[in-house]
Order: sequence, then structure tokens, then C-alpha cells
Amino acid sequence: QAKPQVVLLATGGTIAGAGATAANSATYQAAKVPVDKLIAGVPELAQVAQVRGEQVFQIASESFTNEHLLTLGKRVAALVKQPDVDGIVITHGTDTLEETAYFLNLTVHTDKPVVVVGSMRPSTALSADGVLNLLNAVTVAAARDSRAKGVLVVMNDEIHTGRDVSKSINIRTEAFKSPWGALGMVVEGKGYWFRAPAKRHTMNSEFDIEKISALPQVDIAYGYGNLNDIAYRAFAAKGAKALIHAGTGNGSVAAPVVPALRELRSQGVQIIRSARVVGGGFVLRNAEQPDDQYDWVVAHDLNPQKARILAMVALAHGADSKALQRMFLEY
Ligand SMILES: NC(=O)C[C@H](N)C(=O)O
Repeated sequence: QAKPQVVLLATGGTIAGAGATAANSATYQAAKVPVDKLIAGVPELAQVAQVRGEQVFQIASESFTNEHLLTLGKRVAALVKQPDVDGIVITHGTDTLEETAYFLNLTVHTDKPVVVVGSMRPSTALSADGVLNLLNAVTVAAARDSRAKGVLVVMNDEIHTGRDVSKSINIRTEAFKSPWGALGMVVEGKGYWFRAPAKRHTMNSEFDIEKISALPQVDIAYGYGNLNDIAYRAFAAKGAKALIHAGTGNGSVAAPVVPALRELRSQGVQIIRSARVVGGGFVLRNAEQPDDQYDWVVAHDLNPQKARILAMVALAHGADSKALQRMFLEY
């Protein structure tokens, strides 16, 4: 029987990184190894799927822009329509991997598996984690039981939904965590599933990458003690259509900043309260601040960087504050 056909879209990152010596696990250059070499480096892939590669970008993921998101999303959307494609794997730097995975989860209409993968150590390091991560990602992308689960992230033997997962530490191979838990595991070439995502995604999403030609500017301002309104006003002055407040605790807003946010809202800027807490936020409407009165939005459990992605996609589809709030609870 013919093997499933998986397309590997390479974008760079540490999984394509190279260091000076095998002892360099943290000091290296990202985005060096081309896609053909990545595939050739894991001969076991051929036992799982017919894998063909495309080099979409060769960058470190901290340098991803909205244009990179659109280019990648449109390529994935085109490929999943082809009958000779059973699944997609995207190799990606880990720094913004969670943003790209969530963006694709929101905007690409497919039930075929789309799996985003990276590594914490460069390919040249002793005990490099990218090889097994890549084999596991292709295993998940090739499997029929991975369908209709939205965009997935496979790292460190775990399968996560691209919606929930976040990079939680920058020095361990066990770096990716979902506040509500992983969906499954990959062990010795087989996926084991324990739960499915409850939020709207891919096939059931009202957003469509094919209808998005540009993403609006949305910026994130960080909450901390002794807070002032400089960053919020500066982002708005430079064209931000929405501001994500990476708030303390429950997405709380320091008293000296409230007037600025109310003023910016009256000028049309959407104000979205999220939480900067590490383990996963949970921001409720009208708790901490009177969101109904101020016409603000809460990001609920989305962290600030994921809130930025949803806000951009929602605004690109013409959402007002009421629609935005619905979307933040549904996606
Ligand atoms: N581990 C990594 O991939 C980090 C790298 N800076 C990147 O995101 O491209």
C-alpha cells in the first residue's frame, strides 16, 4: 500500500540551526540547514510517509512578520486542496511557533492534519531533539486519526492543539505546555489521543485565509508596577487598531492607565484585556474593570501573543467590539 503523502514546509528556526561544536546546545545560528538536508537527516521518515519538502522561508521565528503569516497560510491552504497531499508538517522556530500555529488553526479550512514542529537544540548538538520531533510530526501528519483536530503542535513526544500551546521555558526540551493539557502522545511511531479541542477551528472557523489580503496592526503593552500610559498612546499614534493589554493578574489595569485606554477606545482603538500570568490566564468580563461600560473586550484564556493573532484575524474580517468578544469566547 502506498504511503501517505506529507509536504514539509520549512521556515527555519533552531530545528534548522547549526552550532560550532556538538557541545553548543544554546549558542548557535538558527535557520541554516536547508529542507532537503532536514529530510535526509531522518531516513526513518520514509517508513512513515512519502515526504517532499519546500523551503518557504529560512528565518528565526522571532523575525516572523504578518506577511510571513499570510504567505505561509496561503501556501498551506493551496496544498491541502491537492488530492496528492494527505498532511502538512511545518518546521518553525519555537519562539513564535504558538502564534503561527494559532493563526493557521483559525484561518485554514481543512480537516487534513497540519502539524507545526520545532526543536530546542540545533541539529548539530549532542542529543538534538529536532530529529525525533520531526519524525513524530510526520507520524501525526500522516495518520488518519489526526484529521479534523485543527492545527497541531508536536514537541517532546506530546501532541498539543495549536490553540492552547505556548513556549514556557527557553532552555529545556520539555518547553511546550498547554494550560489545559496536551491532546495526546507519540510513542515509537504511533499517536495516542486522549482529548480533542473544544474551540472552533479550521473547518468550523468563520475566518478564511483566502479572504485575508492584509492584517491590521495590533500591539501588546505589558502591565507591571508603576505603570504609565506611554506605550499605549505610542502604539495608537503609530496606527494600532487594537491594543492587547498584557495585564497583571486577572488582566487588571493600573488606575493611571484607565483614562488613556478609555480615550483610545473612544477614538476607535479596540482595548483587549489579557493576562501576563505564566501558567495560563483566565480573564472574565466585568471582573476587575467594567468592560460593558467602557466597551472593552477580554481575551479570556488566550495569552497576549495569541490574543494579538485572534484580534488581527477578527478585525481583518470586520469585527466590531461585540463580535470580537464573541470570537474571544468561541475560538
Ligand atoms: N528554539 C528556537 O527555535 C528559537 C529560535 N530563536 C527561533 O525561534 O527561531
